[in-house]
Amino acid sequence: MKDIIIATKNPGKAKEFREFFAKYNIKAVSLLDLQEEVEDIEETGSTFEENAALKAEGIATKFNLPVLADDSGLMVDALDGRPGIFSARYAGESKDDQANLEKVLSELNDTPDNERTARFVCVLAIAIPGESTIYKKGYCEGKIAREPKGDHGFGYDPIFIPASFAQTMAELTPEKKNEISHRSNAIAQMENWIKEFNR
Ligand SMILES: O=P(O)(O)OP(=O)(O)OP(=O)(O)OC[C@H]1O[C@@H](n2cnc3c(O)ncnc32)[C@H](O)[C@@H]1O
Ligand SMILES: [Mg+2]
Repeated sequence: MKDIIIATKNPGKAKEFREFFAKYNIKAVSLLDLQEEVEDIEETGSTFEENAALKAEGIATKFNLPVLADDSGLMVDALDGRPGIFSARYAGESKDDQANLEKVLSELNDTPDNERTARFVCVLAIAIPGESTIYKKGYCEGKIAREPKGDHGFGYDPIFIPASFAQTMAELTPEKKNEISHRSNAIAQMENWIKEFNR
């Protein structure tokens, strides 16, 4: 079984990548699984692509190995696309999922149901030492609920109702989320790359 390094410290993402890659018989190793403490990479870019590349290329250079990074977030139409690239720190540096989703809910207090449309975005960057970085982008369309529900998933899942569902993403089973999510969408576009990697 081959290993791939995922340049993330988010345990929710790490779990989803483990599940996706297990199907290809690849072990997804996150920065949380390494013995040594890896310094945080500052996400100073102004797009998901730039931030994903900063993470993937930073870690690929450090280990001289292929590395996959994920930069993702929630874009709410009524908030002009916020929290967007600032999703992880929307309510402050502590990266508190509960505080972040409560901030979105309170900003949408006066927004009627038909104007609560939103989408999750996931950009994957694959950095291979000496090669140019590859990008894949996935979306998941939906709308913002009135209150948080469900305990699966992570981040904004308890307030995000995917299109054609009545429950929030956090009420769906992890298997169901992995069928429809922005992340699975982006990974599906990586299939050819994964097959090459696995050779
Ligand atoms: O940078 P890394 O170490 O990967 O971890 P992070 O949590 O900081 O990740 P991002 O910078 O990409 O920020 C993405 C934020 O968007 C949210 N998010 C991304 N994917 C999500 C998902 O599948 N479900 C719910 N929220 C999600 C979540 O709150 C994340 O903290
Ligand atoms: Mg981050």
